Parts: sequence; C-alpha cells; structure tokens
Amino acid sequence: MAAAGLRPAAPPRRGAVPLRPRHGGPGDPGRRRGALRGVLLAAAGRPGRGAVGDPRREVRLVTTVPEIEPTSRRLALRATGLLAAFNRAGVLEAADVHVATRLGELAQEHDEAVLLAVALAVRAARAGAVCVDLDTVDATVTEAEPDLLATLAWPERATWRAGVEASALTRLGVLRIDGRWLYLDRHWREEKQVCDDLLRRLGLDRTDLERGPAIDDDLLDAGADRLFPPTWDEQRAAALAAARRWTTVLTGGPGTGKTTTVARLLALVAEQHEAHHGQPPRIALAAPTGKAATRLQESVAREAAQLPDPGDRARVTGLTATTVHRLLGWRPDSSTRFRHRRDNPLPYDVVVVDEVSMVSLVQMARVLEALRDTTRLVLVGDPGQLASVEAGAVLADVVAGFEGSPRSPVVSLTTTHRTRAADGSAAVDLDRLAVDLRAGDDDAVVARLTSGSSAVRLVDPADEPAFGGVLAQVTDAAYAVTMRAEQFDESDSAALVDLLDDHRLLCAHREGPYGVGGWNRQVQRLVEQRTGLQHFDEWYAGRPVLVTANDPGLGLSNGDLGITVRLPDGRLRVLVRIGGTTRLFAPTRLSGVETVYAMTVHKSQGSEARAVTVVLPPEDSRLLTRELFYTAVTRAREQVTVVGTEAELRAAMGRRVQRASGLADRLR
Ligand SMILES: Nc1ncnc2c1ncn2[C@@H]1O[C@H](COP(=O)(O)OP(=O)(O)OP(=O)(O)O)[C@@H](O)[C@H]1O
Repeated sequence: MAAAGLRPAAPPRRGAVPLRPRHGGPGDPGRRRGALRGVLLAAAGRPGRGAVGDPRREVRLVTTVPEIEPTSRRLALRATGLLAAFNRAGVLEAADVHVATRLGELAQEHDEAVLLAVALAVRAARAGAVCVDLDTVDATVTEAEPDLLATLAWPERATWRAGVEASALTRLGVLRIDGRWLYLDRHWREEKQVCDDLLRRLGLDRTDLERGPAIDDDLLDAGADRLFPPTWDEQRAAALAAARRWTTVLTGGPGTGKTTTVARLLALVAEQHEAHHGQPPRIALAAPTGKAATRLQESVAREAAQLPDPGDRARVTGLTATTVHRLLGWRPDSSTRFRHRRDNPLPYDVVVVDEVSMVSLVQMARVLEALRDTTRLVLVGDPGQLASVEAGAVLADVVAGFEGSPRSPVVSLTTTHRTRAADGSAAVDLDRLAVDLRAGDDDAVVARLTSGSSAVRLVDPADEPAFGGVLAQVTDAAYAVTMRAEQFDESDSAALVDLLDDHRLLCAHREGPYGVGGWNRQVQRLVEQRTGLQHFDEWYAGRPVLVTANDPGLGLSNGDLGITVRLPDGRLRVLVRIGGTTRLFAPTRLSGVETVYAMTVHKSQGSEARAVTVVLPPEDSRLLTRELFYTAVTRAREQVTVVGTEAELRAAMGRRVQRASGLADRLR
C-alpha cells in the first residue's frame, strides 16, 4: 500500500490561526514584535488537546506526499508564489503557509524566499525538529513524489540565507540564525537556555571551585560497599560518580539496572545529606506521564524493600513519584509556564526525572530553570527510544553532545541484569532482542524473531493460521477485561486495572488499516461477537480508555489508562489508577479520552505490559523507524509478537528518526 494512502486527512491546526494585531498597525515595531510572538507561539505548537501525543505531525513531515487535491483543507487557497507551489506539492501544509504569510504581513516582509524559510521552520517544528538547516532542508523531502519535487524552484542557497539574515523578521528577533540553523525565536531561546543551564550546572561540579556537593569520602565508600555487592561494579561506579555531582544523566536499555542504581544512589546521597545537614534530604521523583510516574514509584519501592541495611531502607522507603507537570506546579492560565521557576525554585535537595527520552525541549527548559544550584538532578532514560512528541530530542542530544568529553554528566549502564535466564524463562529472548535492536544488528533481530521462541516472534499477516492466533490473543485479552467490567465489584478494582496491563496492542499510525482506529474497530467487533452485546453508545462497560489531556482538577494525567465498568446499580463509571490507588469517574466528567483497544507506540512510552503485539506499518511508512520499533518491543515484560513481514522489519531497522536540533553542537 502506498504511504500516501496512510496519510490521514490533516485537520487545520487550531494553534496556527493567524492572530490580528490588537494594538496599533504593523508599523509599530514593539507592538509588531508582540503580535509576531503570538503567531509564533501558536505555530510552535503549544500542547493542546489535539496536538498532544499526535504522531500524525511526524507523518506529515516525512511521508510521501502527492499533490494536494484542490478541495483539500491542507491547501492554502490564498497562497501565492513560492509558498503556493510548495503547498501544492505537499511540502508545506496550509498552517505553515498561513503562519508565514501572517508573519510577513506583520513585519512587512514580502520576500518570497524569506517567507518560504519561515514556513519551512514552522513545518520543522510541527514534526519535532527544533530548527531547520536551509542548506539541506530539500533533502528532508526528496523521497516525496520525485517528479513533483523536481519542479520546485528552491532558492539559491547563499542568496536565500543572506536574504533571511537581512530580513525584517530576523531584525525583529522573530527568526534566529545560529550557525547553520534557522530557528523560530521560542525554540532558539529554549535550546540556548537548556544548553546554558546544563553547562552552568556542570561548572558547579568542578571540585577545584569547591562548589560540588559536600561529600565525606569514607562514608561514601562505606555506603557503596554496603549497597553494591562486589559484582555490581558498573552500577557502583555509576552511583559513585553521580553522588559527587549536582547533575547526572543515567542511561541504559531495559533491565540494565537503572532503577536499582537510582534507589541505591538515593540511599547514598541521603546518608551524605544527613551527615552534612543533620536531616534527610527532600527527594522528588518525577516522570513525563502519570503512567511512567506510577511505574517509577513502584520500582523504587520494590528496590527499597530489597535493601539489606535497615537504615538505607528507611532512607528510600515511602517516596512518591509525580508527573513533571505536577512537580513544576500547574498554572491554570498556561500549559507551558509553571509555578516553580527561577524566582520560585523547587524546594528539593534531589530531583530524579525518569523516562527522559520523552521530555521535550520546552519541558527540559522548565525543569532546569526551576532548580536551585544546590539541588541534585538525576535524569534517567534510554536514548534508543522515541523522542518526545513535542519538539526536541534532548536526551539523545545530551548523550551525543557530551560523547568523549571528560566533563560529561552521562553515565551509561550497558549490562542487562534481568534474571530470566536463571529461571529458564523464554523471556530472556526479549532482553536479547532489545540488545540486538540497540546494536542495529538486523540479521540478529530477524533470526531471533524467527527462532521459534515463545517470547519473541514474527507473524506474517499473510500466514492466516498464525495471524488468526494473534487475533485470538488480542480478543481474549479484551474479552477478559470486558467480562470483569460488566460484573464489576469494587473489591476487584486493583486487579482489573492490572489486567489492562496484561496485553497491549501497538500500532505506528493513528488512522488507516494499520492504525489504531482500524484495530480499535476490529477488536471491538470481535469482542461484541463473543459477548453477544453490540454497543451503539460511546460509553459501554468494557470500553478501555486512554486519557489524552492533563486534567489537574480531576487529578488525571495525559497517558492514564481507564476501564469503563458497570456498577451493581447499572450506572457506568470509568475506573482509573492514579498513583497507588484507583478512582471512579462519571464518563461525562472525562473530556479528553479515546478508546484504547489499540494504542500508538508514541503513547505507550513510559508504560509496560506483560505481552505486547506490535503491528508494523508498511515498508514505505516514514513512521517505521528503529526507534519506534525499539520503543514498542521494550514495552513488553514477557512476550512480544511482531505482526509484519521480514522486509518491514528490515525497513524499520534501517531508518532512524532525524530531528534537527543544535543542542548537541552547542554542548560540544
Ligand atoms: N547488578 C545486578 N545483578 C543482578 N540483578 C540485578 C542487578 N541490577 C539490577 N538487577 C535486577 O535486574 C532487574 C532490572 O533492574 P532495573 O529494574 O533496575 O532495570 P531498569 O534499567 O530500571 O529497567 P527498566 O528500564 O525496564 O525499568 C531487577 O529485577 C533488578 O533487581
């Protein structure tokens, strides 16, 4: 199937509606700058209900794009010149054109090539890039309809760049040129802030300035001896390095002992803090989604319970985790500004942020600016996973930027420690698959998935019996949940939400035959056939839902999972796990939810399931990347089934996510 067929009809972006200047005309530079910023903030994609977690933006950037139909909403009807040509060819969306046109009007900038550069910068931001390189931007679309692209008149590079540099938009600070990159102002400021704050924090670690954390070396060595058995040398070294720093980035694949190390590092740091300050440190644990925060809290609690020394156990027991948004302090008037900032920093001595691959540039900027110099920061994540939905790939950039540097805050764990081999579990193949994937070893990945292992397998959708087995597994899981939801008993709440994590069906796309929408309908139909109950209403017992927007009022976070249950009196309620407890909500109170028999890989980040089924999109889908496949596979605890062909598997392995960003270069 052609990738073009997978492209969903793109809705007009609410955030990109051009603003009208409220005061004065375009001739007033100060007012003009304010109005321009307004357009840009909207263009840079503030998280809104429709935008959060929406991977379609990536599809739009990279998927093969046929010429836009004259009636399509993606066509900017009033566009002229270069903008119109690039819009018709599908390189630019109507939103890109509108923003560029409006900014041009406000700044009285009429140079078509400059406006094209603006539109390309907006397009890049839409797809998760922080900036755009005008010299190579054409390469990001060369795989789209070659005939059509060949007709596009790209401006001559040197003149184009000079024109942008001299433009009114650059003079007004709306566009920023930095090295080879062109930025929208907001992203430029965020990237620079993240870089400056990180480097400043690393400067504080220099012991010759005596500004690093106070450490009693003898106490630290004794603590490390107590907390790390002799064979745990990799984790011991990581914890010792982290204990001496204000800032640490702890990386590693699944099961490499990151959480174990964090729990023991916290015990070490707490002991040091007590020795120097006479009281325990204030520790905050956070993750980008509610689900990831719950997992972090549970993992740390499990590790704490295993610490041999009662003093260490007491230091790490009872820690709770929250979302990054909640940690920073919601503000009802803004989704990108928080209560805790540079002038009102977080009141913690230690802040641990897990699943940092999902943290966007703007979120990282907010976290760093909310930290006191004397707050330890431990960022934990797997740089092999998909980057954030919003612009930026901060973890990957930090790892790349400090590669080989003696001042690097990055500590990597490389050994997989899950003890599955010892108990004879086939799930050890899952860990090995993740290792092969990280190493980019296509042949090993194919061999492992076709080895006959019960833990990892490839099912060709053309193999009817095998594919039928997959459908049966998917339906069984949904059916089991539905039956418990129909006969709901409140004492069953925890077990029922646990059951939601027994199996997860993951797709790359939201729409299309390979997407979440199609699979949702298919699974719902199969379950209805089995139960004999057909549902015409939106809400019915057994409907699994995913919360897609943060709702501080209800205490719900984007990414929370729920299941619709029938109470004994017949009313429907949605059961959601929040932190360590479960709560029931009337369906009418939930505004941002979607049905989730199937989930996009993007939205599954930060969560886990016992068994995972991954439906690969066709080879020519630009969403099919190694990062996507790796993220999907590493969601499984025991078993993964990949539905696809060997060719699709190899296509996934061969394609890497590319996100333009200047952060790695700045950090070097
Ligand atoms: N050095 C070690 N030797 C043996 N087992 C270990 C070691 N370190 C950790 N483990 C065990 O390996 C398992 C995985 O560790 P942990 O959960 O810390 O990894 P992780 O990197 O946080 O995994 P994930 O990314 O999946 O959350 C746990 O059961 C832990 O107790």
